Amino acid sequence: MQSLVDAIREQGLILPGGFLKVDGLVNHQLLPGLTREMGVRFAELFAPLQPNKILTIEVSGIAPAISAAMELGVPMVYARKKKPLTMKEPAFTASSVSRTKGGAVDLFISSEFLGPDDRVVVIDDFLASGGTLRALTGMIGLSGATLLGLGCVVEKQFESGRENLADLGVPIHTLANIVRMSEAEGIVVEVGA
Ligand SMILES: O=P(O)(O)OC[C@H]1O[C@H](OP(=O)(O)OP(=O)(O)O)[C@H](O)[C@@H]1O
Ligand SMILES: O=c1[nH]c(=O)c2nc[nH]c2[nH]1
Repeated sequence: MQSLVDAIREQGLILPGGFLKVDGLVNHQLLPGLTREMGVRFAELFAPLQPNKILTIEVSGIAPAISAAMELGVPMVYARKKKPLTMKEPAFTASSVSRTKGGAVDLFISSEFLGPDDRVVVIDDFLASGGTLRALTGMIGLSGATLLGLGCVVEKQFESGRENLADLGVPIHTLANIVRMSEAEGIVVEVGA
């Protein structure tokens, strides 16, 4: 998605530890036009698989996921990082690591909203190591739903998430790909695949 690549070139900042800051468009402030375009692109990529549900994880996955869900006309469910008292048992759980806040987080999805009839595409903001998507796909497995594909807004190719998730055997699509980044070279970013 060329407009996303342009925005990353304009606003992206390299932080210590291999982190890319795109808070002005993905992780803190959201731009409605750009977010809508993300949804349109994800819908083009995944509509042929005929999903009936989009799954994501709070918090930064929610915006691109709801945008895709609106284009596809299907519900969007997000995994919660704290189990609310309103959540009916049984809930599917998994453990993940928060990359930006550090530490392990437990994830929860109610069996009310994910089950064997669901054909699921997972959408998130970042694909880095792939650990978060792995945890989400584990919960899809527990629910009996079918995983159809994975989509992320930004891929950090140098963290090998795509390779790490290849055994899942589903299409992986990203909208912008960070090939590498360094103080010397800046952010080397291309349209995702
Ligand atoms: O591929 P991975 O190595 O798992 O990294 C990607 C994950 O890291 C971030 O989660 P984080 O909990 O840091 O952020 P958020 O609260 O902004 O969603 C991001 O939102 C992805 O979910
Ligand atoms: O804002 C973010 N920047 C990153 O580089 C990153 N990697 C995983 N998750 C991330 N979130």
